[in-house]
Amino acid sequence: MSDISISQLSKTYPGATPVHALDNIDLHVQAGEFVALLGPSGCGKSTLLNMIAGFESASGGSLLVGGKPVTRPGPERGVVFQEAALFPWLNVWENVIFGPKTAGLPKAQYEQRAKDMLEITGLSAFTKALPVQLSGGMRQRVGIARVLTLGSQVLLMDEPFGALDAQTRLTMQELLLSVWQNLRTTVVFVTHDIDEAILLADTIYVMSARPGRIATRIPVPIERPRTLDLITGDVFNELKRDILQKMRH
Ligand SMILES: Nc1ncnc2c1ncn2[C@@H]1O[C@H](COP(=O)(O)OP(=O)(O)OP(=O)(O)O)[C@@H](O)[C@H]1O
Repeated sequence: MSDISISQLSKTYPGATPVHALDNIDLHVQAGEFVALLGPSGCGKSTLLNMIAGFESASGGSLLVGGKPVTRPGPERGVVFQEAALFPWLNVWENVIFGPKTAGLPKAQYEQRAKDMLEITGLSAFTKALPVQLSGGMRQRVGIARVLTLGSQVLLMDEPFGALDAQTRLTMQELLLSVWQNLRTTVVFVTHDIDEAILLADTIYVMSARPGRIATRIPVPIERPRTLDLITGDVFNELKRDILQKMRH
């Protein structure tokens, strides 16, 4: 398990009109912690996630994962986007083992792990299905199973349930809670949705825009294991009111 240590990180996208997307970000995510990045559109949530993933480089500051500077993408940092980018011509099993197989890892090891991850994501009966035969929620499950099979130390999720209908979204949140409860991977989860952030995270970082900054850090004082029932509870509502107020300022 890896921690993430970010100090004075900034990002300006170059161009005719440069965009100062992130300014002086300080953030420490402990190994095994579940962190949500919450904020309005354009505040730099995806930029920050993409920098941790190694897709974008920093304009200043430092970014360490497991004590090492991030210079490029790597299998120890698995990314799940809003749409799982599955290979349409490969079935679920082939999609899930594609990464470790291509990397030349020992077959016995990744096949067992793939089986386990398909089991905990509820996909064991669908290993032969092609992506086109699956619902959006199931395709996202494949995306999650694939990253977990890689054995990533850090899971980076950019609005992974943003394109799903409300009911499927709740099911997926429950699934992620139970998967995380088992594996305790370090997670950075980007969302617009306050309910989702409270339900899932240990700590919420609210970001503000232009340039993107961490406006406030909010620990979530709700015990685990968590279930969807807590969405209607008093502690939840109080915290939600508090976050809404902070976001308005
Ligand atoms: N490749 C890029 N080139 C130039 N500007 C960019 C690029 N990517 C993002 N931006 C700009 O950087 C700022 C932050 O964008 P980013 O996508 O990180 O925000 P976000 O909080 O994830 O937004 P959303 O919630 O809408 O996805 C925005 O002003 C955006 O237009």
